[in-house]
Amino acid sequence: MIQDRKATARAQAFAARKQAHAEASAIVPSAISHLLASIGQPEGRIIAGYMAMRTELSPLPAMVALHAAGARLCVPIIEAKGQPLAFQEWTPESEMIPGPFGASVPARGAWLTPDTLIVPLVAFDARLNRLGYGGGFYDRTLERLRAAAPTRAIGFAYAAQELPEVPQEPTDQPLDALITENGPLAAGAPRA
Ligand SMILES: Nc1nc2c(c(=O)[nH]1)N(C=O)[C@@H](CNc1ccc(C(=O)N[C@@H](CCC(=O)O)C(=O)O)cc1)CN2
Ligand SMILES: Nc1ncnc2c1ncn2[C@@H]1O[C@H](COP(=O)(O)OP(=O)(O)OP(=O)(O)O)[C@@H](O)[C@H]1O
Repeated sequence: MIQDRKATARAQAFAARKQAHAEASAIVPSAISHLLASIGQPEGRIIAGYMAMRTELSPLPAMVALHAAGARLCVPIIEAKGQPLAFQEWTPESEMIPGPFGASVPARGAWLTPDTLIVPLVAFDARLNRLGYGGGFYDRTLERLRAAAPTRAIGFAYAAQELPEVPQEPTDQPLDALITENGPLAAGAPRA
């Protein structure tokens, strides 16, 4: 069934991400500059980043640059299983404490609604489908944000995390863009 196919896809992409992460020092600067180019003018925007966990590609240098350029930054907070994520304001000076799921979270900070999200993932495909850890958190979050206002979701990953096809179900929310160390994924490619 779909959950088994997702689990297989997840295991495959995890191994590839681990390998890429071990070789990351050459990859990260170009991934960060492509990410900043994709986000565009930061001033007045509310941008969700994330605190990298496990072997995720870290957007932290981009978050620091976006903050310096006038954006407000926030990071995801799990409020409960089966619920959308909340987002708490982050600055480079924020005191961080361990969160319940391995990523650190700000000790305090305003609750924000992002217009742009840098989205972590385990695997992606050429159709901008994403696979996360299986909580459905970003799917629920993007569904809610997109219902209320235009929201841009930018996946951020090592190129090695691409799979030929990520198994999809109706609740999966696609990305608007996917950035790797090689730049944006297939800009303008058909999504049918
Ligand atoms: N850096 C980062 N922060 C993030 C996310 C993320 O993907 N990356 N999230 C994006 O959602 C949320 C954290 N989500 C998570 C969801 C599940 C597991 C996890 O360890 N799951 C277990 C299986 C749990 C179960 O099904 O019982 C596992 O994978 O072993 C970790 C984080 C919020 N913060
Ligand atoms: N909007 C939603 N409403 C109800 N269930 C949902 C919704 N979005 C996702 N789900 C359910 O959540 C479960 C996990 O989803 P999925 O495996 O796609 O998570 P993921 O994308 O890997 O994780 P994440 O988004 O947390 O990184 C699935 O059973 C899915 O059907």
